Amino acid sequence: MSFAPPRIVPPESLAQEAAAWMASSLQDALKTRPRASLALSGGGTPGPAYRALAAMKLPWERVDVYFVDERFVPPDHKDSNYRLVEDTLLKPLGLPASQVFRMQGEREDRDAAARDYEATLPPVLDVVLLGMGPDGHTASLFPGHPAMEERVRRVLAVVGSKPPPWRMTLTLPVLNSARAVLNLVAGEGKADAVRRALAGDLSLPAARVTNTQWMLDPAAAGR
Ligand SMILES: O=C1O[C@H](COP(=O)(O)O)[C@@H](O)[C@H](O)[C@H]1O
Repeated sequence: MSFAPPRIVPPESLAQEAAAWMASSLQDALKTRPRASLALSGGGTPGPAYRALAAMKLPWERVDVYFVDERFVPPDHKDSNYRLVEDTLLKPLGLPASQVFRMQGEREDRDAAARDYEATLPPVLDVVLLGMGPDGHTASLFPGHPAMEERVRRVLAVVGSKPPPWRMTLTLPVLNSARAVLNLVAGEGKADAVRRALAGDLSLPAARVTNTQWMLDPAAAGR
C-alpha cells in the first residue's frame, strides 16, 4: 500500500486549499447524486478551512453534514467538535438542523449514543476531512487501541489518550469506504507521525485509511 505524494501547501494558503478540495469533492459527488454527505473532524487545525468553505458558493441545500468524531462533552463545550463546526461553518452558512447530523456527546450512555449515530450514517460518505494528532491519532482512533481493529461496527465509543478521553468515532471501514478523503495536517509536532504514516507504518490509524489524499504544511512535511 502506498499513498499519492502529499500536497505541501504554504501555511497562508492551507485553509483556502483545503476548502477548495472540499468544495470540489462535494461538486463531484453532486454531479451524480441528489445529495452529498460531508463528514468533518475537530481539533485545532481545520477551523480556518471551514470558515473558507462557508464562503464558497455551493448548492448547500443539497449537502448534509456529519462528524468524523466527537468528544463526550455537551455541544456548547469548548472541546466539542460540533461547536467548532457550528461556529465556523454551520452558523455562517445558516445551515438548517435537518442537514446536520451531530454526534451526541452529551449522552450518558456512550455505547447507545454510538449505536444511534451509526443509524444516521449513509451507507457511504461522499467527502471526509480527517486530521492527525502528534501522537498519530486520526478521528478518535488512537494507535494501539482495539478500535483500530473494528471491522463490523461503524461508530464506536472509545477512551482515548488525549483529553477529553471519552470520545465517539467513525471506524476504519467507514473511512475506507468514503468516496473522497483528505488528511489535513499542520505543524512541526506532527512531522514524525506524518513521515511514519506515509511510510506505511500500520500502527498508525492514518496509515490504514488507504484512500486518503494528504495535504500538509511544510512543517508537518518535515521541511
Ligand atoms: O482530538 C482530535 O484530534 C484530531 C487532530 O486534531 P489537531 O488538533 O491536531 O488538528 C482531530 O482530527 C480530531 O477530530 C479531534 O477530535
